[in-house]
Amino acid sequence: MTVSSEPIHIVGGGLAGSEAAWQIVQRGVPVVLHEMRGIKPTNAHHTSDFAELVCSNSFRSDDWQFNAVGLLHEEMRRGGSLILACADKHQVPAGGALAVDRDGFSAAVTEILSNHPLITVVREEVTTLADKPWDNVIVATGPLTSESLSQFVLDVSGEGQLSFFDAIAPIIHYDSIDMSKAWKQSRYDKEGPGGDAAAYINCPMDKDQYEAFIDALLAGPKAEFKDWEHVPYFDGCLPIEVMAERGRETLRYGPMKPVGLTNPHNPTVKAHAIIQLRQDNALGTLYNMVGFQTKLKHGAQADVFRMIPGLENAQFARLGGLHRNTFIQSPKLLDRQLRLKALFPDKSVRFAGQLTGVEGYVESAAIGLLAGRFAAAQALGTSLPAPPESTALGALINHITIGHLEGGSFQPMNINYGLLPPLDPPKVDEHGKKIPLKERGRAKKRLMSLRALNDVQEWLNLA
Ligand SMILES: Cc1cc2nc3c(=O)[nH]c(=O)nc-3n(C[C@H](O)[C@H](O)[C@H](O)COP(=O)(O)OP(=O)(O)OC[C@H]3O[C@@H](n4cnc5c(N)ncnc54)[C@H](O)[C@@H]3O)c2cc1C
Repeated sequence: MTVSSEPIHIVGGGLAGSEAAWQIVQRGVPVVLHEMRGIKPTNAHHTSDFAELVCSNSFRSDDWQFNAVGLLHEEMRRGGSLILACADKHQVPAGGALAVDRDGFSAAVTEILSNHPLITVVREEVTTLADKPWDNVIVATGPLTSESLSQFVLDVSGEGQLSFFDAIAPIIHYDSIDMSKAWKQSRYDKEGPGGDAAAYINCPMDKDQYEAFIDALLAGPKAEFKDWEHVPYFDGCLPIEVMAERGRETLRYGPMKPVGLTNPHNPTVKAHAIIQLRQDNALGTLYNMVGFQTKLKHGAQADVFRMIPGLENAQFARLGGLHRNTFIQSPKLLDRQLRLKALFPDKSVRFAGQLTGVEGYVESAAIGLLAGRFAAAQALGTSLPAPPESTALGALINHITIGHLEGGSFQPMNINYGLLPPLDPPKVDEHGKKIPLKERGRAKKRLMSLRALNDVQEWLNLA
């Protein structure tokens, strides 16, 4: 491979684009950063600063030992992340979370990138890559990618549509489901393509439980859409509350229908309603609630869904929601270097940020860090493998490239421990002291975090 002295072009100066630019120039490779704000606004940003936080000012938990996003923070800090460095510098008190003064944070990112001798900032809307002679590009235009560029991506990817609208159902950690109440079985014991006739987890409800659940669903606070998020509902992905509003029995004839299933814990009693959960990742550590897309506010979701027998102690890897989004079908379209397969090897067009199907500020910046390092390695004539799947960074790449189930629908997700290969919960601590049963789940997270930090260091030493 030849060493290129050409700059790497980055389209979009958000969380991902800013981090990618920083990682590239740290390796001595020049960058041209194209950002349309200043010329053309989006519906959510208010400034023309780089890395503007469009909503909350929180980067969520900063606890690397017991929280997956805290672990991702730590891995990124060790990788010299600009986003984390500016967040640390502009931190505001927020308990165990890393929250920032949003203006100070974005101003700091903007100042550093704008004044860097290897970075040229161009304020423009990039509408296509077809007429550009660039051979090393990162597209990091986010959930609000401008329409003309979306159209270009549609054209080159050959996909029928970019997913502009999320209707997402909650995802639950398998090991928090009470299998003494739930059971595995497919409806009518129908075998799937892999020959598995017990692909779903089923949670039964009696009549009283169902009625109480419907009451809670109807009474729960719902998120309101902003005007620009106005989207029509399609009957195939109606929020469950909207279905419940159409009639108290609607859910029993829809996603909660109790037919073709027998509860082995209570075989002679027919359930009044049944909630099904479907395996969500290849590791089998996460399950999604089938047909349970919802616009219940996040705080209310845990309370309402824990009314379901078997889910009383459910831990949610992702809560449900409905919002406008733009993301590509990364598992089909990208390789593990985050390159668009359709254009490679003529051009290296990488994608980064929320557009790849990760969710959240930190995750978007993390994919920017990876795309930046991959692109820089290419420009320098070297190669860099993806980080190991045991790290939070590697788990994110896995999620967007190979980690989902064949044929399943690919949906954006925050980082969580369910995306990392599991470990058995430890029975004793490092001093040989027995760990009480109820603390073993926490101890397992710490072990997974320690493993991740060890493995990420080995990977960081490569670049
Ligand atoms: C309304 C809303 C609220 C959100 N709230 C949160 C939250 O509270 N917490 C959280 O963790 N995540 C939140 N997210 C999700 C997500 O984490 C953020 O959107 C995050 O900013 C994504 O980072 P990004 O770099 O992929 O995209 P962005 O940060 O949006 O950056 C993309 C950049 O590309 C630019 N751009 C777009 N098209 C073009 C073009 N054609 N040419 C040149 N430039 C272009 C945009 O102006 C923008 O600066 C929210 C998303 C939305 C839409």
